Amino acid sequence: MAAVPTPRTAAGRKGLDAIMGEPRRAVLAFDFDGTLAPIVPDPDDARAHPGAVPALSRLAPRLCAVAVVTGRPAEDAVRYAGLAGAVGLEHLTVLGAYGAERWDAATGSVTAAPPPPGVAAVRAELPGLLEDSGAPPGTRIEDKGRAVAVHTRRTDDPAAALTLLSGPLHALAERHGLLVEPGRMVLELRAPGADKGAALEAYVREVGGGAVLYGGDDLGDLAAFAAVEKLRGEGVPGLLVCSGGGETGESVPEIADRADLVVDGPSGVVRLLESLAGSLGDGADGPDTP
Ligand SMILES: O=P(O)(O)OC[C@H]1O[C@H](O[C@H]2O[C@H](CO)[C@@H](O)[C@H](O)[C@H]2O)[C@H](O)[C@@H](O)[C@@H]1O
Repeated sequence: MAAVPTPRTAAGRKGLDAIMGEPRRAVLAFDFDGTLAPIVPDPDDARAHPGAVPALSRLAPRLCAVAVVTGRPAEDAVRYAGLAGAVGLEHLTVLGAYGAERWDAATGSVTAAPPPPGVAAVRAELPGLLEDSGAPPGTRIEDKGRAVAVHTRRTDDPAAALTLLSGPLHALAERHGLLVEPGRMVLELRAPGADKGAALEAYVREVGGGAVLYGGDDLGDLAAFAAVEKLRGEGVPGLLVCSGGGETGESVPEIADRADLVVDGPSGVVRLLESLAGSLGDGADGPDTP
């Protein structure tokens, strides 16, 4: 059994000690794309790493709660990760669309905030705007229902395409009361009022978590990192995990620099989960059994 890696910060070591010491008080939450799922060229092709759900299934019965916190629509994350009906994950929650949507395994249903105004207008104007802006071949629109994203990963120069489109997309978002959420080779136009930090903080409080681990890879996860830091300030130990590099070789420095522990992409996240599951034990003879 692989040893659980040691966080590089004192706060992270305290967070990990709290999780290992009292797992039934611990909340583990993870981003989806780039963290539980490898980054792939087409967003529709994203799937959880084959080891991710089995590892979460082993861990979850030992914990207070497990959640996925994602910019994806909640239903997409459930489908792409294969979460519905997963053994051991009967109480898992997916906080989707940056917290505007929620899926609970216990009910199998989604609750969602009202659809944001402005998205329909952006959806209608976007193809013309991309053409007028000289968007290169390979630029892709992802319709997320309550948001619209523009991906450049499949263009010849994804970073240059993002730079080219950034100004026009910001102007379009502003005209319709939306914000631009930047990510890995993507700019998403979505409604303000939700973020992963508020979603995670509310969830930890709701389930009465006494320690928290959050794993993420992208700028949208910074708000969740800030929520863990806020909870730490209130005496709830926390561990911040960056899913870095990995299969794409990409790392988001803002996340890597702020994390207590950097692992090697979704494969590294799975190895971390497996080491935690191995250390906590799978059965009634585990370390936290009275
Ligand atoms: O919050 P997340 O679960 O990490 O979702 C963030 C965005 O992820 C997706 O885009 C990213 O993954 C794609 C598939 O691997 C990749 O092609 C793209 O370059 C990445 O930016 C998703 O398409 C977005 O809608 C999510 O908001």
